Order: sequence, then structure tokens, then C-alpha cells
Amino acid sequence: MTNNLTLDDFVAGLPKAELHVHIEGTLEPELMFDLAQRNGITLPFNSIEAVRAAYDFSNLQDFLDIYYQGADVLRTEADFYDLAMAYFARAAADCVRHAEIFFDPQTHTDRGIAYETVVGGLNRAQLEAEAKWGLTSGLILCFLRHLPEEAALETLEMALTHLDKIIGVGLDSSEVGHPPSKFARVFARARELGLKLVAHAGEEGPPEYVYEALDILNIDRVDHGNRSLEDDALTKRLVASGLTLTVCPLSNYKLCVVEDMTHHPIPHMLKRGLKATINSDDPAYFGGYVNDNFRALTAIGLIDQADCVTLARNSITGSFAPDARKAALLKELEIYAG
Ligand SMILES: Nc1ncnc2[nH]cnc12
Ligand SMILES: [Zn+2]
Repeated sequence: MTNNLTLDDFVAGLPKAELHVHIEGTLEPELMFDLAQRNGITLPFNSIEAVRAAYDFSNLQDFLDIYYQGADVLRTEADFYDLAMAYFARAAADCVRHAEIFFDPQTHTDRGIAYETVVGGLNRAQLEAEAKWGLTSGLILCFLRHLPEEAALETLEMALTHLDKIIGVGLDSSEVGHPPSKFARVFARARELGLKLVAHAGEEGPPEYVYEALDILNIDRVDHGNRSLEDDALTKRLVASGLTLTVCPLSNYKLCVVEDMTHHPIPHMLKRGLKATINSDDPAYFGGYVNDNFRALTAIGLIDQADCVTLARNSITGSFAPDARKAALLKELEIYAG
């Protein structure tokens, strides 16, 4: 029975999936300091407060510069395990039942960290999260789009001996100037390997990048996609295709993709019939996990309880979880929503 709950409490207990979270973006300053100490690294900050104070961004690149710097404390299998376990604990507390997690191998392999170290630690945490909280998950290997396609091809090659550890590939980092078409060959190869395909598109980049992601990369899901709304034909196409959009409200606010939260496009997306979902992107940098992202919109009356149910349903149907898992989660959701 959920009739007498406040909307905050309703969101807190709502079963949901998270489909857009970068594991490197879940590195909280406290863990950054712990890992720096464990690995004998001197940080360019002298306190946790100083780290948080530096998280003031005016665009995506501002954020990426500090985000790649933060990832330098991640060195060992145990570091990646601890990072992922901390995320899973937070996600489980937010009633996330299934998570599809991005990781950026090139951020680590380019520093001399073995691919196996990264995936080994993340995978160990995935198994433990499922045993401990029943939280299922999948890993999505993201290519850094500011680097050449050859580097992405080499990264995919590296992943081949552990292909069962990932469910798909994605495309992230600096969007403008690095269109999806730059990665046509590596995405075609990933498709041949049976992997799911996603790409950040239309976060800062124009609607043309979303068209390229659809037509050239053949993606199964759009990450962000906000700027699709500038093109009515594209919006209609996304609605007709039923493709899921993984939208990240607090990220959009912190990276100045939206002017302020009252201008967030989620209500408009839902009205147009887009399969939008709510996600945290880089929660340690943007001020909140998935439920905080729901609350950022409910608190100002932008979405109501019925919208929250729609968004949670979209997250489950838009996931790459096996059909039986999706059916079980949808059933749980419908019982909860009454
Ligand atoms: N919001 C975002 N856009 C592009 N690349 C990212 N890497 C981590 N977060 C990202
Ligand atoms: Zn992202």
C-alpha cells in the first residue's frame, strides 16, 4: 500500500533501474582521499571541502578535466572493487534493482593499469551486489570520443578475452567536434560481436549527432538526447522507434545543459511520448544519486507520482536485462504502484 506516502517516500521505495551511471563518476571525495592515501598519491587538494568546492562547472569539458584527474587514484583491483561496492550500496538504498554501468577503460589503460584489473574489480563487486542486495547489473564499455577511432578499436580488441564481462559498448567524453560517425567501424565490430550499443548524443551536441548515432552507429539506446527536442522530425522518429533515452537532470543542471531545473525537458519528453528515464550520470560530481534526481523534479512540481511510475517503468523496459528479470521487476513495480 502506497496511498498515504509522501511523494519523496514514494520515490524512495519505487523499484527502478539505473541505465546511465559512469562508475568513475561515483568516486566520492572521501573515497578519493582514502585511495590516494592507500596508493601513496598526493592530491592537488588539501581537504574534502576543497574538492567539493572545485566541482563548479560551466560546461561538459570543465567537468571532464577534473573527472579524469580524480580517476588517477584508481590503481588496483581492490580500488575498482571498493568504488563499485560503494555505488551499489547507494543504489540499493535507492531501490535500484538493476544497474547498467559505464566504465572508461582508456582512462585507466592509458595510465598503465591493466584492463583485467579494472574489469576484475568491477566484476567482483557486481557478483557481491547481486548476492547481498539482489541488485543485478551489467557493464558497458565506453570509448572516449576525444581519442582516435584506432584507440577505440584497440580497446575493443583488449576486451575480447573477457567479452562475457560486458553487455555493450558506449561513447562518452567531449561530444562537440567528435561526432558519432567517427566511430562507425568500431560500433559495427561491436554489433558483430553481439554487444548492445549506446552513445551519448545530443547532450551538448546538435540533433545531427543523434541522427548519426541512429543511422551510422545503429544504437539501441540514446544517452541524454536532450537536444533531439530541437528537431520535430527526430523527436517523432524517436517516439515511433520506442528507443529509450537515459536522461540525467542534475547533470544537465550542473553542466549548464539546462538553464535551471524549472526548464528541464523531462515533462515535455513524457508528453511527447519519448521513453525517457531518470539517471544520475556522475553522482559524486553532480550532487546526487538516482532518487535525488527524481526529487530534483518532484520538489518543484515538474513531475508527479504517475510520471515517476512511468519513468521507473521505462527504466525497466529500456534495460538490457534478460526478459525474465524485466518481467519480475515490472511485476514488482505494478504491485508497488497499485
Ligand atoms: N555527462 C557525460 N558526458 C560525456 N561524457 C561523460 N563522462 C562522464 N560523464 C559524462
Ligand atoms: Zn554520461
